[in-house]
Amino acid sequence: MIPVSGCVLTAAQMHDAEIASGISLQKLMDRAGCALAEAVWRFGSGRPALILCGPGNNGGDGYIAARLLAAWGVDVSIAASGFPKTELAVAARAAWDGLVGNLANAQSSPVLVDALFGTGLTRELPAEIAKPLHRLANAAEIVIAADLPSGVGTDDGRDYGAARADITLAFAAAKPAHLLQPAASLCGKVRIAHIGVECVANVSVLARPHLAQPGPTDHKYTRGMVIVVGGTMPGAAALSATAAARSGAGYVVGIGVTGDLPHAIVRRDHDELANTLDDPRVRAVVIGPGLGRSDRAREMVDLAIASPCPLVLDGDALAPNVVNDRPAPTILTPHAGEFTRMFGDGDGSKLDRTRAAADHCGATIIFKGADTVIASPGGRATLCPPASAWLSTAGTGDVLAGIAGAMLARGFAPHDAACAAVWLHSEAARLAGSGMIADDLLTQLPRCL
Ligand SMILES: NC(=O)C1=CN([C@@H]2O[C@H](COP(=O)(O)OP(=O)(O)OC[C@H]3O[C@@H](n4cnc5c(N)ncnc54)[C@H](OP(=O)(O)O)[C@@H]3O)[C@@H](O)[C@H]2O)[C@@H](O)CC1
Ligand SMILES: [K+]
Repeated sequence: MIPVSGCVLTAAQMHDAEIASGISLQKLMDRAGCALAEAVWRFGSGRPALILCGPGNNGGDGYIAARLLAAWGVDVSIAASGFPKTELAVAARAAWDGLVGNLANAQSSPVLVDALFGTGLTRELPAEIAKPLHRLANAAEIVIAADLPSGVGTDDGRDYGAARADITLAFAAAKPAHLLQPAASLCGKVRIAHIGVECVANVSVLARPHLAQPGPTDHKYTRGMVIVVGGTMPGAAALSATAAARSGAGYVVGIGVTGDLPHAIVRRDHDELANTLDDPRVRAVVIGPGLGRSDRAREMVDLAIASPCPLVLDGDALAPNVVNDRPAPTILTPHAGEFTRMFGDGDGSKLDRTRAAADHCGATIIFKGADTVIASPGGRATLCPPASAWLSTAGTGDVLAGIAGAMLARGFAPHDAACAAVWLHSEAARLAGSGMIADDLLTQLPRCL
């Protein structure tokens, strides 16, 4: 059992991977049931457990876990929503020699195991299931979900009436629902149980980046020169510039950035932007934080886009059709409002929308939020486990843009740069703790490198 990591598979991809594994479904269900029993043993600390079993293979996992837990001496009972409908679940229920109660009048227990529905859920939970599920979950001390909390959309993270779990044990691989809101919040802590199915996908969970330390031959330019362009709100660009410097850029130039800045950051005027962009040593440009929407601001955005420099576009620089297959590495960092302004409401999940937008504009997109999604043209995407909720404060987006600039400047490809930036940002927030403000991220960033 490991923290959420690795590939992210849709329900259909998971099904294909099960078949491709060449391992019998019976064996896979035995392994899933065993992993579930171990989780209940570990997190439930031997307290009495009630296992809710549904009609499909998710329910089958529940019956198998119940049999093992009973053999290990746990006081375990089962309540089912109906008879099993799959061959495997029928066999798993037949192997359970205890009683099977009715979900509607099940008695609560300190440990509740939710094995009603997993990847096979297709619609809203009916009231006759949702009502007892919520009643029993509210009365339990701990709720452990098998694969997914019953009542979330596996692929889009929609809430179809699920009860909140404290622990969700995902079998074989994470699914989008473990990382997309609102489902992610209903999962509690997500753990993966590897059951021997090899998973390959172009969507994965954000991982700690490999950030090499500077070597003996490095100097300020090899470590990366970043330009940050300021505007009407100088504090925002100051946060970006300082974040770029604190996340390892060798040389940071603030163009039109005024106010409190570390002495290490070089200041130049706005009218030096064009000349500076011609400097072949520039490895990344960050424009947008606190820029404003004046004509002059727009001209500067156009200059930056027309340059051959790797580019991070944030805040005021984000507009519909602002970039279109720009040849140099490009990262856009919209929050939900900016994303909708740029790409419309769109259909599908946040993952689908971000991937479509990345394909549309030919750039890497960090679609920020409580379930940040990073996507690049061609379908590669990364889903991010929830970061500190204290990040929802002014200026944190400016810091992220600056870190992304530093990651491009150190030579990462755009998708890797975006992932590294989001990871550093969330790690700095974790270290900054409760009540943090954007400036605190700057203090913590060096500890994350
Ligand atoms: N990953 C792996 O390698 C392995 C995965 N395994 C496990 O298999 C699980 C997937 O199993 P699954 O495909 O049988 O689907 P599952 O979620 O049990 O439910 C389907 C049933 O629910 C019904 N139904 C759907 N929605 C409903 C609703 N709202 N309200 C009421 N009913 C609803 C649906 O009925 P229908 O839509 O056909 O009317 C059907 O009868 C997976 O999550 C994991 O736990 C392991 O066992 C083996 C290795
Ligand atoms: K479940």
